[in-house]
Amino acid sequence: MPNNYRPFTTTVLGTPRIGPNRELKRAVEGYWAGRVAAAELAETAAGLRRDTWTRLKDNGFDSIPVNTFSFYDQVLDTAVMLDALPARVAAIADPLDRYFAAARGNADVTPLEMTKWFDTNYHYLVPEIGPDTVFTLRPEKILAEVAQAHALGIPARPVVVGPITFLTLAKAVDGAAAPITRIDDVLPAYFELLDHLVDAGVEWVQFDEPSLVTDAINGLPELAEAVYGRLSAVTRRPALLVATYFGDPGSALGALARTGVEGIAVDLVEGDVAAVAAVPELANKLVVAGVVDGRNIWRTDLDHALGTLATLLGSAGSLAVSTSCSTLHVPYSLEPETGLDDNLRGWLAFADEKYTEVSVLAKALRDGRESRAAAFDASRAALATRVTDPRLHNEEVRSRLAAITDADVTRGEASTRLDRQQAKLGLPALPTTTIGSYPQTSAIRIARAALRKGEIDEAAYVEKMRAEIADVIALQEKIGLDVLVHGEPERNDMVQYFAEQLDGFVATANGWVQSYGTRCVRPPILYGDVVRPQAMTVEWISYAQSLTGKPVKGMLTGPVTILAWSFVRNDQSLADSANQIALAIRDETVDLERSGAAIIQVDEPALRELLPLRDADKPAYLNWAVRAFRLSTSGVADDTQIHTHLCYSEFGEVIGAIAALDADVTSIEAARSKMEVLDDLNAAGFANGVGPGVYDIHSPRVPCTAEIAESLSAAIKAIDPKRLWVNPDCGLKTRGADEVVASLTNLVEATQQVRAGL
Ligand SMILES: Nc1nc2c(c(=O)[nH]1)N[C@@H](CNc1ccc(C(=O)N[C@@H](CCC(=O)N[C@@H](CCC(=O)N[C@@H](CCC(=O)O)C(=O)O)C(=O)O)C(=O)O)cc1)CN2
Ligand code: MET
Ligand SMILES: [Zn+2]
Repeated sequence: MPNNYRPFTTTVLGTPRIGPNRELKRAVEGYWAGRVAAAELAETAAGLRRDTWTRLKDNGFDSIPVNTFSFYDQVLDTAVMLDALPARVAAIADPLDRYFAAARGNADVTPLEMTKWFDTNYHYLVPEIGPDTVFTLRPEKILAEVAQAHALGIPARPVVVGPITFLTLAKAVDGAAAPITRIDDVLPAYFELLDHLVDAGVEWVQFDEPSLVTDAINGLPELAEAVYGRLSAVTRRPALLVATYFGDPGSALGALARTGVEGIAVDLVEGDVAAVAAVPELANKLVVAGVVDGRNIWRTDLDHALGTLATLLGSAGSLAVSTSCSTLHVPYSLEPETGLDDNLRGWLAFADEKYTEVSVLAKALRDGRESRAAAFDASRAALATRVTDPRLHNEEVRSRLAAITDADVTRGEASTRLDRQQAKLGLPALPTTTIGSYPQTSAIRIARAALRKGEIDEAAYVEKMRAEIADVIALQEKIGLDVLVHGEPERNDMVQYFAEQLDGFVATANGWVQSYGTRCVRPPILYGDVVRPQAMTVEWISYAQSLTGKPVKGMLTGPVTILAWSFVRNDQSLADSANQIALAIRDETVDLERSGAAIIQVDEPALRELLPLRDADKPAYLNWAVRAFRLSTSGVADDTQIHTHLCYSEFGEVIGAIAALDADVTSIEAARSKMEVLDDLNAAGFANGVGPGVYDIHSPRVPCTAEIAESLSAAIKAIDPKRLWVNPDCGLKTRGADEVVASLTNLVEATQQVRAGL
């Protein structure tokens, strides 16, 4: 039992860390390039932490998360804390260089795998647990951040990924048993950490356990009770806060409450307050009530949130106001967003605005709503305009959707389609292609920034992008690829680009959110009904096609991915929003077809990402997601070839849905999983074209011809070569030009070798 702790009232579970103007991105990338020294990087990091903590303190927060800063990823940080990095990086002497090698690889070392953090667009690095992995506490980072915070007078609450979540997210390597079987081996390191934190003067520590809102493994509630029973039995320790978020912990909540932990954080945006109020064991706990949405950008309905808090007053021992999860997933501040109209601006809250909301709610809980009447009035007035704003209700779109029938989501018989398409396209066996983007060079980005600042005009910009397209077409012809792409130079991002052209979306000026490492995205905001005022891609694709006799793929992003990578309105179902986007994409495919495109790719890399965390909710999601994709792709004739592309995930659970998309050709990430996905596709009865990625594009490594030929030979064993395509794992936008030329040259050469043996 901790001998001395006080409950707190006002907090947040975590914060963004990339910097309000992406300072950390620039510093880390500068360090990698040798432009920034380690000491300068450390100074930038310390400054960002100090600014974040100070802001929270100024908002009256009486418990402030620390150790939520990271140079790359908090799961990787936890692996470092447990000394559980793979042996292949162990020889790298400098700790920072070792860390970055584990994160992104180098010429000699492949990095850890990267995958999605629950149902978000944030990616974490997957810890590898082998039979010989030994866990040893390395508390240096966490203690250093605590010391920095204490020196600044910050009431620091260190945050770590808890043992259950760490192990359920890790993967077994080299024949090891499932990582979760190592729980008894990992706990001593956590025990030792608790002891260090007492020495450091820490009052509360937060263990993040979002795995408790999933069905990742059987028996999670029982495991939680056993593990936190043991952790809370440690005699010398700070008070323990276990944070569940991204959903409802279900019976894990009661299980945690039966242990000796002092606090439990619950997500009351995703979860159900009545279920929390019904747990009697919470009567002696601090309940950290996540009533302000940590991962979406809508302004909080303060009346509703205060009502939720009031529901808990009778059942919780004490109550703190918080966000539902870390604000890592939202931009820093609305302040730079000067281009928004007043209505829209009034509906939004980014991280800074959320801190104000948390603080207002905590004070209203203490002193009564009247004590903060102005804030409540402002919230009410702003949200009232959402009900009446005509942009949220477009009758034309709504009646069009209401009239959709099964015929609108169904194409002709697949094998007939493929025959007609082949008659039109006349492709060789094992057609070679790429996924869409070519390197987004800094020249391209600088041109776009110059257009934005008015330094060049639209015509000059279009000229530059056309020159890029011409280069990319010429390059592909030279390398000898069969199906070409235009390279996507004109796109800042595969989702934002479309959102900027669709009514119902608004893009932000500076709303950067970390996607992985130093890579950021600016998720657009889907606030209204979606309308496509005009064709979005046809001119670029037609131009590219005019330069070559080979087919150029039309290139679109699918409705599920546009939805997944946007901040989405919360006043209607996701399915309704997906279908509205699907209609816009459908109209675009029809326009592309009319302009002469024979192949159109509709990317759905986020299909897996929105999969609900609870098994019971999965079938309904997959049903509407597949239907939205099919709505977007069923408007074209049978001899137009529809491709789709999927990446960044474990496909096992969605393999049936991938087959149900009924794309003519599916390119799918496969290199890192050694083509295993092909057997799964066969088992799901998938009989259309498939392009398993033959090399990993997330690493600067150039694959040699023999290696690609080997991947292809493996693929041919699983798939009839008549259906097989050859392509990389994903788009090439993050790669350098030289790597791309070398890799694709080898890809074409390997294909020629394998074709000769058919
Ligand atoms: N939304 C989304 N989510 C996704 C993916 C994706 O492609 N999009 N892919 C996966 C994640 N992979 C990703 C891969 C790359 C980047 C990426 O490269 N991001 C870029 C920003 C891309 C962008 O928006 N670029 C803009 C703005 C570029 C910019 O920073 N411009 C400078 C000025 C130009 C310069 O000096 O370079 C500025 O505004 O200050 C553009 O090209 O116009 C970055 O972090 O650097 C992000 C995610 C899964 N989730
Ligand atoms: C994250 S999937 C990327 C697909 C897109 N067409 C590209 O090549 O960049
Ligand atoms: Zn991809």
